[in-house]
Amino acid sequence: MKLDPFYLIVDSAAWIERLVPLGVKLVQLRIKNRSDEEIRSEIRIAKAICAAYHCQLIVNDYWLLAIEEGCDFVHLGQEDLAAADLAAIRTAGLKLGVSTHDETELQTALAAEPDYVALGPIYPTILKKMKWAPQGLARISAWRERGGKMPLVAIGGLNIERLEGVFAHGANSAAVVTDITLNVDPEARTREWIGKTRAWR
Ligand SMILES: Cc1ncc(COP(=O)(O)OP(=O)(O)O)c(N)n1
Ligand SMILES: Cc1nc(C(=O)O)sc1CCOP(=O)(O)O
Ligand SMILES: [Mg+2]
Repeated sequence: MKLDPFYLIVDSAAWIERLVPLGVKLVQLRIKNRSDEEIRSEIRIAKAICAAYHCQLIVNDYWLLAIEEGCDFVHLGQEDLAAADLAAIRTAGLKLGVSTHDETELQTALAAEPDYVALGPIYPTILKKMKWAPQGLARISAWRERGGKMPLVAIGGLNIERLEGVFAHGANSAAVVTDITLNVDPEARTREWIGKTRAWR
């Protein structure tokens, strides 16, 4: 499976409606602290927009809602994975991405036979408090060796200026939140990301 090198992560269907039509081909809906019914509604809207623009939608955390809403890709962290019904996810035909932050988590992730592994935070992130120090670029190369051909997503503190480094060290895709959503011009920054990642598409 080939992942688009530009992996946008946003917290609402409204962001998806705003940015996906610009040419984004891989987007994660990552919503926290909302009711299941609100999240279901957001998934439904996001799915329709992504279908219209041929963009791969990945639902974060809410694997059961993703199954119920007919989505085809979920992202789970380690705690999410431990609580999830992996067999149900697979039986429903969904693809799976898994977060990793250390060697033990990588082993757990690989044992689940995911469709990609994410490594983070590569650089410091302001989005969420994390208990792991920044991994640095060399760690991407280590994960590439350990994971073989497994698609590898780099995440955490990424911006346009850091892309060369993450791809040169073996990442297949670069995930981003705040470099776009907190930018003064998110649309322009999205276009920059699409252009800058073209070489790895
Ligand atoms: C592509 C990607 N990588 C890592 C994460 C983080 O997942 P998780 O550790 O479950 O933390 P939350 O995002 O759920 O707070 C991700 N969402 N996407
Ligand atoms: C959601 C998330 N997960 C991470 C991990 O390391 O697992 S880092 C991260 C935040 C990414 O946001 P930004 O691009 O703004 O740094
Ligand atoms: Mg999670």
